[in-house]
Amino acid sequence: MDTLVHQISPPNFPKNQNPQHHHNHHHPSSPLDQQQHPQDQAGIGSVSSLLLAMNTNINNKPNNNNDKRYVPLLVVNYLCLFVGSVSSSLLSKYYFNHKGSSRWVSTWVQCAGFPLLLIPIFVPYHLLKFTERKPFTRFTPKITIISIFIGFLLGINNLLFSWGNSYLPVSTSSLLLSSQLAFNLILSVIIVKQRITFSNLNCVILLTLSSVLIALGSNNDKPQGLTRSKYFIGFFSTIGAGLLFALYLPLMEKLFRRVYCFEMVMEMQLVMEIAATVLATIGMALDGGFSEIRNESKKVFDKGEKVYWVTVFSNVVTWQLCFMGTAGMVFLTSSITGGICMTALMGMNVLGGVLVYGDEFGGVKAVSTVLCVWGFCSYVYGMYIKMRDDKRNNSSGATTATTTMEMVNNNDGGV
Ligand SMILES: Nc1nc2[nH]cnc2c(=O)[nH]1
Repeated sequence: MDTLVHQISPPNFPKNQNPQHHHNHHHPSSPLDQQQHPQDQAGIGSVSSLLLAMNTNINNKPNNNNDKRYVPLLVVNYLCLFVGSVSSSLLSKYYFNHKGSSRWVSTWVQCAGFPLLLIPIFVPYHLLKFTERKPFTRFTPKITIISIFIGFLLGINNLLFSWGNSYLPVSTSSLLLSSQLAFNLILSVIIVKQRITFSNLNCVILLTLSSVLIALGSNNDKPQGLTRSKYFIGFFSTIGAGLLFALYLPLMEKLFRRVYCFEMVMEMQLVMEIAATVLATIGMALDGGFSEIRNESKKVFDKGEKVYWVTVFSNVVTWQLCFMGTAGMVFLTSSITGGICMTALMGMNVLGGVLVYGDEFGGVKAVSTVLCVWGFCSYVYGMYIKMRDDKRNNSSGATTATTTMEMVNNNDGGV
């Protein structure tokens, strides 16, 4: 434990610790060894260890200030994910409803908002003085290269996702994407040794059933000019996007084990989104995407050019909130919890469509919403129960790191 804490203690978490001291003890690759740590055999995930470390200052003394930052960060992150997911879904729908149809716009808006990440990177240090760590401290070339690689994966995912959505009826693409969470669980088991528990399996099954129902109840209209070959392109693009996204989350979890503070997660996110934007921009330039956008804004979009650009730029912001929230959730909890939180918002997106666009709310959508709420609430309840039990068990033992430790032990929702 002592070594582990020294390896991954976040110098910016406790304000009262000495970052210099920390530097001397850091071994960038060592967090990856956490899987062999005895804590894991005891069923405590390595993200747990990370958060345990967050809760313990450099002298390995309890530091109650640390968990004070964990919960607000988790809440703010989830709010970003919530607002980002619901509003990006509504704005994308607005774009398509008013004759927007460019695949390149849909791809580009998902990543081009990367400059917004400069806010969580620079504001805590320069304006709020929350942290003594200068942005990009110990951002090694290896971390940069891995982030660029994951960013390219994300860029390809965005492209496949937009390709699939543009070729297939909404019902078919949603149906195919409903497999994403199950893939996420399987790949988390393989890549980060996530334990399958009753709680996370139950939640994945319920949320998958819920998204299958959403898909069955959604629009079956074929996009114009859908030929057999386009159908197959759309089909395999969507399956590929689902698989890539399911791979992206545990890969990020693995990468984040090299990370000792939230700001660093945002820095990696910035590098990833820049890489994804470079990819999207090159593709766009080669495929005539820029003239397509100009044409669409002037002649095709039926609300006029001004509204077009407002829609596109608002969508850029909301997608960034969504991906930033997802990355933050993966760091603060685990990839499967991040995936669950993201998928559970699909129910919210359906309700958003009903409230904002007056979509009908039939029996299928009602059952789907119930399954979604049930799955998500039982997962959160599972985390709560385990947290309570652990608190009881621990109360006679260690005096350090109580609150965070319990949350941490439960980040996989195991019951
Ligand atoms: N594959 C995939 N890509 C996305 N991009 C934004 N949301 C998603 C999603 O749910 N799946």
